[in-house]
Amino acid sequence: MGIGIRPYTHEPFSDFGESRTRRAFAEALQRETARLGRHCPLVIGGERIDTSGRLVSANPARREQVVGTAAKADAALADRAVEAAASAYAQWRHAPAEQRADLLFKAAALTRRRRHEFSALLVLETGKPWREADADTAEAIDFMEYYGREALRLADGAPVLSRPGEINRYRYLPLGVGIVLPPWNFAMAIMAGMTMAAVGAGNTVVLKPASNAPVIAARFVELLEEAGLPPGVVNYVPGSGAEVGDRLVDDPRTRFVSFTGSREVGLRIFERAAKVQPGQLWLKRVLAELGGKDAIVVDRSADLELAAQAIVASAFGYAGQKCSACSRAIVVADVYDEVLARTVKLAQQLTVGDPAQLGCEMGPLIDRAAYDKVMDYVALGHREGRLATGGEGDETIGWYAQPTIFADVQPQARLMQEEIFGPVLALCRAPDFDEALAIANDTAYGLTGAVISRDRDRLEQARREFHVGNLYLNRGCTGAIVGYQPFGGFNMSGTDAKAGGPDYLALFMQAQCVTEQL
Ligand SMILES: NC(=O)c1ccc[n+]([C@@H]2O[C@H](COP(=O)([O-])OP(=O)(O)OC[C@H]3O[C@@H](n4cnc5c(N)ncnc54)[C@H](O)[C@@H]3O)[C@@H](O)[C@H]2O)c1
Ligand SMILES: N[C@@H](CCC=O)C(=O)O
Repeated sequence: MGIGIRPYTHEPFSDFGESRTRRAFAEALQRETARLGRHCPLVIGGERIDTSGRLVSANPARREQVVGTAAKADAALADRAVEAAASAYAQWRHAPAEQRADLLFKAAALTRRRRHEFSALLVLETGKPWREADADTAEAIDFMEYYGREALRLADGAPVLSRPGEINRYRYLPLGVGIVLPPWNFAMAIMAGMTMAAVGAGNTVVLKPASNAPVIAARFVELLEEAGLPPGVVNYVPGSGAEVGDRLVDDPRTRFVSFTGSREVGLRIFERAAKVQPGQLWLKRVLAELGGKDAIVVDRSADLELAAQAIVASAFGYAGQKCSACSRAIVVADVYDEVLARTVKLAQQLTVGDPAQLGCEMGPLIDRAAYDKVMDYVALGHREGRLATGGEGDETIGWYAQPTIFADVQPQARLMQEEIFGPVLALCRAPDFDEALAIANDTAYGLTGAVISRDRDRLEQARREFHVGNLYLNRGCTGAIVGYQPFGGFNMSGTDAKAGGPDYLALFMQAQCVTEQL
């Protein structure tokens, strides 16, 4: 570790119990509201470029309110962005680890200083309640602090053996030009984390932000410039997935693609990137972190109130719009009715409304497509289960859906198999704990899962048999913290890159072994 760099610890969350913090956040919201409607041009090679096409980013809580617009790139501008990234790579690849790490630390410090500004923008652009928005910004800071330290740790390579008469050295080199494709649901944390991991490892990137959250990404690129980012190292190119996304992924100059998003788009990218294009010199590396169908399993020995709290927080936090969200609760028969009753009671106590209000515990869905999808699953739920609470939507002002629970859903029902990405929870009765674990494992995904039990044998069995990338015992299944719970899933949940963990940065590097004969 470099001199003067203190060990990593995660960023504390803001305490909204303090009146000063509440006031500061409310003022930040007012300032961001006054800035609504701003336009974000592309940033290619440090140059601002406007286009005639527009992405309109609307507040999901007030569908008529335009948060901002972003210029929309076309194929020619996508090509130009890759060119700019390739040109910047000629220098950035040689930037010493200290320089790269310093950029990340500086960007983290600037984000910390402007923390409520970014969180307020997240409230407006992505409909996050205060606490969730604050955690999103804190996680972005964490990613930069953590990856900066990782860049320094990997700077000296790794030890290898040398026999008499030879010296072996093993070091990590960057990959080249990468395409960064983040989702909208952690529009600050995941966008910044994916971008800065790639950059911290010595690569240059084209960042195509999610079309629902281009404004926060533009603000972050401005902050990077303030932190000293050289032109062309991060190129900001909003645009359509089908046109610009495919073009960037297919470009033979692309060395890697870092994608976080849906299984459908991830598989498309995985397949396209596997095709070697004319003139391409390498096999592209793809990091694809995809969806989940995450379950909380409740054992008969469980603290039932803890179980209900964990289920409700994990199912309805950010309206279920987390890859880690609990969308299945699998409860052993002995305690099923009690867990259902407690879970319904807690869900009915949630305050649903405009996330700009401090008291809001659950805000809207991100857009019309998400709203329609959730309402379709609610209709399906009536056929596949018994409605226990919720089930109504209201799209008059924003894209609101009630916290919804369907009871008595069968393991093979679509409600138990497909990612909904909304506040819809399926409860399933299992005859015993063995069967509950088998049901939990029986989907195409394997991202997060939790077990609530007081029985040590059951917890140990879950460690052995619950096949998920992030397993939680006696707590909910959301809320991984950078550096503490490296995050990523198995099976169709993706390539298990483990963001925020000790193996992540090396995925943006290639290892070289140099042997000198003496
Ligand atoms: N595993 C994880 O760590 C993780 C984290 C957050 C979200 N997710 C998943 O993300 C999904 C929600 O996010 P989303 O709706 O933004 O996902 P999405 O797949 O629709 O989009 C993800 C990104 O890919 C871009 N894109 C779309 N089509 C493309 C194409 N053809 N080529 C290249 N890029 C393209 C989008 O613009 C966006 O930036 C959920 O499935 C959720 O589970 C996973
Ligand atoms: N890392 C987040 C989920 C990210 C996906 O949406 C969590 O642990 O809840």
